[in-house]
Amino acid sequence: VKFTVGDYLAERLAQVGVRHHFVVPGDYNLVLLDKLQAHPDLKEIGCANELNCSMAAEGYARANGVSACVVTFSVGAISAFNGTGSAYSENLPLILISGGPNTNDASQFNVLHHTLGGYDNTYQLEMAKKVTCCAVAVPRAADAPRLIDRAIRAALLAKKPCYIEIPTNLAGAACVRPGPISAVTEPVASDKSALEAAAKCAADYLTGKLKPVILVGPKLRRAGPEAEEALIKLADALGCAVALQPAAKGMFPEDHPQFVGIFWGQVSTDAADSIVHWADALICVGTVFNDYSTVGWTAVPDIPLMAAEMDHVTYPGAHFSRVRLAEFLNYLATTVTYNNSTMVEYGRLKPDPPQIHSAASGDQLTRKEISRQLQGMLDSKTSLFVETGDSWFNGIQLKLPPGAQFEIEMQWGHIGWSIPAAFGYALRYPERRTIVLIGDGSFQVTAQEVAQMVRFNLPITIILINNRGYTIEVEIHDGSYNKIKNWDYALLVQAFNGTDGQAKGVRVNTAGELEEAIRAADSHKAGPTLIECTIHQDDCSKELITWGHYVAAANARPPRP
Ligand SMILES: C/C(NCc1cnc(C)nc1N)=C(/S)[C@H](O)COP(=O)(O)OP(=O)(O)O
Ligand SMILES: [Mg+2]
Repeated sequence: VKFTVGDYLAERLAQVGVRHHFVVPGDYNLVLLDKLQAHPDLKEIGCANELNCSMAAEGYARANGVSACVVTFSVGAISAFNGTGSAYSENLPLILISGGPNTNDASQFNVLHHTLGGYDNTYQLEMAKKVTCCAVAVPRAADAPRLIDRAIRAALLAKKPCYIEIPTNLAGAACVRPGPISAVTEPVASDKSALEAAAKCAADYLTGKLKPVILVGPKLRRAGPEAEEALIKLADALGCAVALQPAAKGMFPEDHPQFVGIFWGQVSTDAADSIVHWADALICVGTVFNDYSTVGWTAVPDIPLMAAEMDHVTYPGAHFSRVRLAEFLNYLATTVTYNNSTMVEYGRLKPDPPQIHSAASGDQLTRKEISRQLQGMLDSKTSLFVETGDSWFNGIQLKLPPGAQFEIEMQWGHIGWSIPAAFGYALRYPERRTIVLIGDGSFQVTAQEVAQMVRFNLPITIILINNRGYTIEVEIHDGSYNKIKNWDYALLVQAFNGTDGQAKGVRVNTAGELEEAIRAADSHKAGPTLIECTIHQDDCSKELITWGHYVAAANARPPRP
């Protein structure tokens, strides 16, 4: 049997660890889909549309480390660019693959369907270059091995998406078999002298400092599980307080004695805000200081920082390239001097845990009561997805038990991300209990993918907070545009069952009804459960109101003269 370009791509995807590839078919990619489907290690996962397909691949990459999304030219890929943008901003190697025009058409000036209707169909590759770390279009079968290997390697090393365009008449064209996969996957080790110099610089940075704190950001996890383990080693060696940025929640154990809370300016948790502002040395690990994580630039640390990134380390007045994060943190753990002064201070500052009262069974449901009951659902097997909206603030306030996972998309912040992303994630981790906390507005963007949860019998629990509109936007800047048409969400998911599905949908208005619905969801394993929680439209977290005020102020800064 002829070995083809499509077979080459399938083999490479399987060799780098892809086991499910997310697809929407189109006549530019059908032969390619046949080749991928034929690979024994790849399972084809159809999605309802290319936005959801790319977001499902984004969520899969969070669990699997790498993912593949296969779409048709132009009408498919341009929607998939959105989930690809999410993967870019969230540092995930999503491999975006698009079918493309027949290689004879360009020179014959043929106008093709699905395109903009001109003769130049290179626009998609040009667009892809902007949302990936490497974008290639295969011109001839002979070029396929070089270009496919280059794009996949670039994505794996940079933890960014890549783009591979396969013309519709090349997917089935004869191609050589791939060489050793190590040529694609071999990581780049730290430069030894840069590593030692960076560690020496750390010692200088910490010398004379009385109150060091470690601040963890979302890029820690993207540097691999070995980086998360190395961070714990460094924390244990230093003995100092460890605070997390909101998008890093779950990347350091919250039951660790040195965990002091989520540092998020005025909406921080525990004693994180006061400890970070009390510090005289800040070891930033994979941090992202954007307008949302700094509460509209009101929570930017005001001391010189040491910043350890995925492949470089910076200090006031120094920069060291090619220093890999895990190796750096492990090395530092062997050289730092123990200094737990910030933990002594934390002992003084630690606030009493908030008194959370359970509502009476018949009480109208409130955001607080939902959070209290959601807290009770979390355990070592839980993976909680929190969607853009007040769900961010409700999720951040929860305590993660050991082993519980937390997923958030705070850099890209695309409402609706959590439904397809949780679907992709749960395919990779069927043994975990995936829960989604999402608002009504977000749910309306990508609701179709609940049907895939039904199709693959995934017992995902969706807690939908129906507060009748775009409340986060109301708090930032209100207007008629923040109102939306209400749906019967509980009924909708039952419509996804068709004749053979096992989705359950229920609307709850009181604390007692929510308890009942959660109990039922706990034992419903044959498919997803959506629990629509109706709360008052002004029932939002005080943190959202504070945060929204400062973000609105940041948006409103007048143009520089
Ligand atoms: C419209 C928008 N953001 C703007 C926006 C618009 N379009 C996309 C794709 N992503 C976005 N974040 C946001 S956060 C809504 O308040 C979400 O509403 P909902 O899901 O209902 O949550 P809350 O009620 O808690 O706010
Ligand atoms: Mg809402």
